[in-house]
This record gives sequence, C-alpha cells and structure tokens, in this order.
Amino acid sequence: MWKRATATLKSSLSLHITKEGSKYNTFHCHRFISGSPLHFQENDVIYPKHVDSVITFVLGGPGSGKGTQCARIVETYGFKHLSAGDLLRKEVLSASEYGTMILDTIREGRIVPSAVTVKLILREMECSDNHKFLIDGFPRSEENRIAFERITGSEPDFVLFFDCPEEEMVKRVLSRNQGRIDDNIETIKKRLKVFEALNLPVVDHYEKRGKLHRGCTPVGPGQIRSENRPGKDDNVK
Ligand SMILES: Nc1ncnc2c1ncn2[C@@H]1O[C@H](COP(=O)(O)OP(=O)(O)OP(=O)(O)O)[C@@H](O)[C@H]1O
Ligand SMILES: O=c1ccn([C@@H]2O[C@H](COP(=O)(O)O)[C@@H](O)[C@H]2O)c(=O)[nH]1
Ligand SMILES: [Mg+2]
Repeated sequence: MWKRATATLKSSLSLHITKEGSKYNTFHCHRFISGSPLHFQENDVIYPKHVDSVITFVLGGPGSGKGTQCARIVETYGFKHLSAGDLLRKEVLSASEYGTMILDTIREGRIVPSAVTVKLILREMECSDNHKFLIDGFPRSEENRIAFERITGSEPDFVLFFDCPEEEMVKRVLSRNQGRIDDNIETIKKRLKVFEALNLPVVDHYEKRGKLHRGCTPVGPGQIRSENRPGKDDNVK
C-alpha cells in the first residue's frame, strides 16, 4: 500500500501543473474569510485561495492509522495535514457557539453537520501557503462528500483508504492514551457502526470514480469478522 500511495503522491506533482487554468476558474465563487462565523448560504460556492491545490482525502476506520500515515506523508512529501477530527476538537476548546454540539456528537460517535466541518477545513486551507492537502477523516458520509464538492466546486484528486481488521482498530484505539472522549469501548462500537453504514459508501463512490487507493492490513486467524464485531447490533442514529 505504502509504495502505491507513494507513487500516487509523486504523480500529484504533474497533476499540480496540469490543473493550472482548469475548471476552477469558471466557477462563480467568493473568497472565504478566515474567522468568519460558521454559516453558509444555500448557493455558496467557496474555494481555497490556491486554485491549483492538490486535495487528497484520507479515509479508514477509527484507529486504522490515518493520522500516523499522514504524519509520514507530511515528512516525506510536504503535504499540509488537516485532520477533520482535530479541527473539531480544537473548535470545542475555543469559544465556538458549536462547541457543545460538536462535543456531544463526538461523544456519541455521530457525525457533525457538514456545513460546520467543511468550513473548518476551508478556513485552514485558506490560512495555509501549501498547495497540497491531506484531509484526514473526511468526508465521513455521502452528505459530507456532496457538501464539500458543492461548496468548493471541486472533487479530491486522490483518496487513500487504510483498511484494517476491526479487532486491530479496537485494540489500537483502546491503547491510544490520548485522553480522547471517544476512545472507550461504548463509543468505539458506535464509531464502527457509523463507519460501516456511512463512510464505506463514500469509499465505494470514489472507487467507482477511479480515485481510490486502497491499502489492506493482512487478515490473520484472530480477526473479528464484520458480523461478529462488538456493537454489530446497535442502531446507527
Ligand atoms: N501500523 C500500526 N501498527 C500498530 N499501531 C499503529 C499502527 N498505526 C497506528 N498505530 C497506533 O494506533 C493508534 C491509532 O492510530 P491513528 O491515531 O493514526 O489512527 P486514526 O485512523 O487517525 O484514528 P482516529 O480515526 O480514531 O483518529 C495510535 O496509538 C497509533 O500509534
Ligand atoms: O469529518 C468529520 C470528522 C470527525 N467527526 C467526528 O469526530 C470524531 C473523531 O474523528 P477522528 O477522525 O476519529 O479524529 C468522529 O467520530 C466524529 O464524531 C465528524 O463528525 N466529522
Ligand atoms: Mg486520527
């Protein structure tokens, strides 16, 4: 997987060049203003200041290693890493009007409304001088994906998907020790359920679009199969 991802990222350099003068220039847009309230109008189309940005979505279940691999990609290839989860946690710690709602949503393993998350991501893109972005843990759902594509008028160039056995994901999250409110077995069960129900359709979408680069963790005899995993009978809310 790593070799494939590497090749993908290397080829992003040429894509960076060919995107000059591309479709972006034809879109009606207005500049995103850093620090503005997290509201969008119905027909807003907003795009990052770099019209030639290379956007890579990084997907995978909870604890699959997205953040870990992003750090390595940043070191090697100089991408700007934007973790949607980290941006939401940062927003909770600020005096945001959405703080309580975001915290409750994370605690329940549910998904924060698209308008909020997309705006946080675009705010960071606007503040960065980088042209290459790794957007980690987003889009979480088809609704997220459609909102991002509508608001930016753009699709990602690449999508990396880190596949990992559920038993391994649970083990990693429970031993992460970063003090996250959602790193407990009850919330993990919900996050896995939400991942399967809402995130995998996004993975399928990008696979059909030919944008998906999938990495597989070898399946060993101890893997918990999907039908046996903890929380399988819980309802997704
Ligand atoms: N290949 C690996 N082998 C063993 N442990 C790993 C591996 N990759 C990451 N980890 C560890 O697993 C934990 C989860 O990794 P990481 O935070 O990168 O996952 P994530 O996909 O970003 O999770 P989340 O969606 O919950 O943010 C961390 O403690 C990390 O050090
Ligand atoms: O686009 C997103 C990303 C994250 N969330 C919420 O945050 C937690 C934690 O996300 P991590 O990527 O695991 O750090 C996630 O379970 C969601 O509740 C979100 O709503 N939208
Ligand atoms: Mg992470």
